[in-house]
Amino acid sequence: MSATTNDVVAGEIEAEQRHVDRVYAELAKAAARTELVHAEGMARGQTDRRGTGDPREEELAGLFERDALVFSATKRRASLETQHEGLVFGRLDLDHGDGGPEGVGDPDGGDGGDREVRYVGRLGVRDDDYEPLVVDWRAPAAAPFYRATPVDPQGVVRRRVLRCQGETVVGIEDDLMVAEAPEDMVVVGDGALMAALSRSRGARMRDIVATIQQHQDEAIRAPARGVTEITGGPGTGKTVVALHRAAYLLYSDRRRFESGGVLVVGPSAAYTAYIERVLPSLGEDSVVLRSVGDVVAGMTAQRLDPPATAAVKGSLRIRQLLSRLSRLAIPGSPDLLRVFVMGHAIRLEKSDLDRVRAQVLRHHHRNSSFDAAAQALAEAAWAQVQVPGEKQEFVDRFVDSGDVEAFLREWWRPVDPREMLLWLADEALVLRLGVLPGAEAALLAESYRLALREGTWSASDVALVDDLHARVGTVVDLPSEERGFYEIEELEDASQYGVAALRSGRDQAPPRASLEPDEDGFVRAVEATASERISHDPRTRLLAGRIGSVEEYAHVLVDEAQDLSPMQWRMLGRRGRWASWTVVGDLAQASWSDLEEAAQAREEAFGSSVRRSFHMDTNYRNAREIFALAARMIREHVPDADIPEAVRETGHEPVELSVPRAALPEEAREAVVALLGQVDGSVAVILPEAWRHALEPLSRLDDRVLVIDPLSTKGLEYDATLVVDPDAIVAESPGGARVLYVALTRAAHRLTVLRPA
Ligand SMILES: Nc1ncnc2c1ncn2[C@@H]1O[C@H](COP(=O)(O)OP(=O)(O)OP(=O)(O)O)[C@@H](O)[C@H]1O
Repeated sequence: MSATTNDVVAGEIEAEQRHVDRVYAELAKAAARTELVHAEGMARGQTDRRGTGDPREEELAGLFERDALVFSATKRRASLETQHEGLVFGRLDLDHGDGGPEGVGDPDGGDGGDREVRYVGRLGVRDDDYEPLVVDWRAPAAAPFYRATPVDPQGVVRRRVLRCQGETVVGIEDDLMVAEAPEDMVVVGDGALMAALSRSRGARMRDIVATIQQHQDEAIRAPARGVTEITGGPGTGKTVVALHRAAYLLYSDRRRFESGGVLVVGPSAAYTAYIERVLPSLGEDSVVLRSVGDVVAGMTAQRLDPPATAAVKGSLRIRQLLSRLSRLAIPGSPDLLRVFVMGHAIRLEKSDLDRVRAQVLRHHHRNSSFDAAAQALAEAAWAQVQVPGEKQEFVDRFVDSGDVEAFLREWWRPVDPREMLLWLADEALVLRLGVLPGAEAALLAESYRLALREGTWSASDVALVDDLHARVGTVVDLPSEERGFYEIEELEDASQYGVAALRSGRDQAPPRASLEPDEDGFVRAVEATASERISHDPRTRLLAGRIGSVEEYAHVLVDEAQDLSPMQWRMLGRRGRWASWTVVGDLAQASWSDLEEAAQAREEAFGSSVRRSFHMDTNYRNAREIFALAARMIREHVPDADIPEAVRETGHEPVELSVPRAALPEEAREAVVALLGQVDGSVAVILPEAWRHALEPLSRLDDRVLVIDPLSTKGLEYDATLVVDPDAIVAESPGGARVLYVALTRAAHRLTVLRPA
């Protein structure tokens, strides 16, 4: 092996820089060409259908256009993302000859028939002669970069990772795939993986495109069809692998997945914020990221229910309650109809009306059955008349009667599923539905009284609204010419409707895009005035916007899948009826209590499609010393937990302290100050609810400090963590020790555990 003096390394970097410069120059040309076809560029993206990493002739124009578009997008983001790893990040020195690696090593590409230098990057780029300057990391031609090992080198002699800042190569790390490097080949560094793992964690997850490991690559490139399950313990790269898989699927079948849509669902808004840069940094902007409380368009959950309430709302038992709820008469609607039609006095009592309602709802969605309800009412009225030969005329006159229409507009008005859910604030009504025993009915009713006080939904409510929506249908406006003075009455009771409903007397429903929540979580109706947008009335906030029809996707990726309740699985199932799935989870980190019921609901969502699974067993996040502590704890409580092997040692054991309860806040402050001195990046204080008030001020110590509850840390990571009062975390959490396990496995470099004595 050649000596790697500074000069030698500098020489290698210089040579790599020359190639990187060529790539950027080529891209600048392509970007200029692309200006002309900007609008249609992405649609033309067709790459590599032959499995060689090369595009077909007729696809080349599309390739350039797409790549240049992606490039400009990537560049834009690069200015935001200071840790952006660069467009060209890898190089393979290959020898295709039978005679072994001799002769390979010409850094400019080699000229022997058996030798090849291949660069790997975020995009595929070719020169004017269509010669590849860089291969897209997702192309089959790039696979050896991830798959080659010393045992199975796949023709690779040396794999090199280039570390770039912007357009400048600042470092190289090599892995040798043969026992000995050829004479003239330089091998530099200790390997890119360890260098990447030792770095400080930022506020956002980074892509790992330069250091994807072989077993991860297998999951990333698995066929799209069916259900791909990725399991493994904490920090094994499940999330990051799944995200790269989404990028791979878009590359391998762009037409299908871009037009059909890819949905990524994670546990919380903090999680989606944490991962939101990964796909854009890989050049993919078209994936929809949603937290599980945000899956239903038009509704945003802002809190979690207490565990006992979440258990009631998440279990499939609630479906029977929702079914009965969806068939109730609208509270406060008229329960007597008295009209004169063709001289006949008609009187329909509550029991008649209930019968008609039940009959209509047997065959129709409530919100699309106004006409059916009118007809059924007419039939019920006719039963009181029965004059031979008059039926058709009677029914027509009845339906056209202004009094009947006035009645129907109240008795059969469209009902927003969210409004229906709020009916459950009435405990007596919950009990009348006859599904839940007293204590659970009380919990449920209290939760909706809280919603009405605060104007916020919980994450479990979203799945219930989705279920009700499937039962009652979308609220549709009647044509405006049919509107009379009745909606003026409705307007008087403004709090019954969201912004869009309030406006519906004047406009058709606003276009869907205009119903997306804005950055404040409010839904903006077309031309909405400031006073309409920002409501101080909790009920109006709860009902703002409108629940539209279900959006379906071609691929659904679910992270932290072990935490989904059965009702949440049903909600996702509606969005993925024809989809392929990637499902990521670790049962040892579950916070949902009835795992069996959840497993059944999840099977139903997947249907009978083909399954394949990948297991990750290396922990890339936690220093070995930190993970040893977490693993000891979880083994005690969950003996069959899936325990990975942590690969990185720091020499720093976690600090475990027992302190008098009264001294805990001061000790916590000292611990945070110490951690701030030990790491460059984030420090999280993970605590149970009981300590929140006392320790909240710690977040003011430094911008890098965050005070957070254990459940909200799901899927996230920090440079250092202070875990406060682990016993209380176990006691308060639905998943008990499993949630403590999550908390103990969030730190990459340093961990302190503080127990009140
Ligand atoms: N091949 C890799 N190269 C560099 N970093 C990696 C690699 N694989 C994983 N990592 C890093 O390891 C950390 C953990 O990854 P990730 O969050 O995807 O794990 P996880 O299995 O989803 O964890 P958890 O179940 O605890 O949420 C991340 O910082 C990720 O970037």
